[in-house]
Amino acid sequence: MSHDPTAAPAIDDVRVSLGARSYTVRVGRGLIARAGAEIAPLLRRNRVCVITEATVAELQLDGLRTGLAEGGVAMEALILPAGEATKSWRYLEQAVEWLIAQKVERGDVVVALGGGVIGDLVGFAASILRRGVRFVQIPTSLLAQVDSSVGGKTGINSPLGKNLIGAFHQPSLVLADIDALDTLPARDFLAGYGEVVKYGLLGDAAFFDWLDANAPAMAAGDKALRQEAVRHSVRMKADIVERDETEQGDRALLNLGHTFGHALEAATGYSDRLLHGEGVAIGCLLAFDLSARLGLCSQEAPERVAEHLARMGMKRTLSDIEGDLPGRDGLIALMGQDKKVQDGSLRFILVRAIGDSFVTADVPRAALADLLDEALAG
Ligand SMILES: O=C(O)C(=O)C[C@@H](O)[C@H](O)[C@H](O)COP(=O)(O)O
Repeated sequence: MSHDPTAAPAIDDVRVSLGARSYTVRVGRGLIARAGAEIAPLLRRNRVCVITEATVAELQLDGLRTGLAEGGVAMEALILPAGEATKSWRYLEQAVEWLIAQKVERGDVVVALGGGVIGDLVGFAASILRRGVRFVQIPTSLLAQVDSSVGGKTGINSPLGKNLIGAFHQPSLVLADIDALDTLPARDFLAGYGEVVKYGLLGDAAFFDWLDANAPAMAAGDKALRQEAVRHSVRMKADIVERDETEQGDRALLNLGHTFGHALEAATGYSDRLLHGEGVAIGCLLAFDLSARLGLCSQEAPERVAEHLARMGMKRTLSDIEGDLPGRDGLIALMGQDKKVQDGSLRFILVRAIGDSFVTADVPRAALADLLDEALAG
């Protein structure tokens, strides 16, 4: 078969099958440039309201406007500040009031253009506006493409904990444009990679091996590898979400590393000291260390994870976080706000091996305390 070098690269479609709430995640290059053609079939009238943040607006908003216009779709845009602090009551109110002022109707579609902060905030705004309007996710960060844009968890943070206010509200379409990753600073790419490697760690040892071999080239910019990593991650997430949309059971596995990670994000004030994906990577390694400490997995497993994170140049220990952290009891208190807490007991995602995770409440406090004491001592 002859190969046409000018042909557009293929788009991978991952279907998330949830009955009436099913949708497609399109993964590939050039999706923002043809957003109008992609979104138009969802519209009753040829207009969308886009919410984004300042950094992404500078890089992607003109391209989206042109891409929408080429498909005959007009847009209005609201630009919020960049950063995790935007996932708050204040900006939720601003977003919802702006959508109301724009006279967004129940039949309209709202577009979230940005990373996880924007996707979570806008999805939540869409879920409560007129008791629910449809929304499209256009994730521009690696983290949002592989994780937060898929599965319908939307929400904002409380000063007492991460994502404590929110709703399950599935998007109607996700456009994961691999070209958008070109503009990501290296730190943000690696933070997003924390969520990619999580999939291998929680349920797919072969994917972890593939990442071990290919992730350095992927981080260096190989687009085919990036597309394959995003496609595979989204497929894994879709499989879990299809089994357990509202986290009554298996979906909690996607929370590997998050019990620790969310506590660390709260401890660092949701600031630039620690990005979400960095907290997840550190949290995954702590979960592996705890599992080894409890005799659930071999000591080689956390060692292999630590080596991989180190080779990728990622933060992996508490000493990689700048500034002071609360002590062990402070961190355990922050973990007490985790949404997996049941009957007052913390529940953790632990592992039997790389690619074999499970949910348990059976973690003696002394083991947790020893782990954190050691981790805090560096
Ligand atoms: O989609 C899920 O389910 C996840 O747990 C994925 C996580 O990576 C993501 O960060 C999620 O937003 C965390 O959810 P939370 O319920 O622990 O706030």
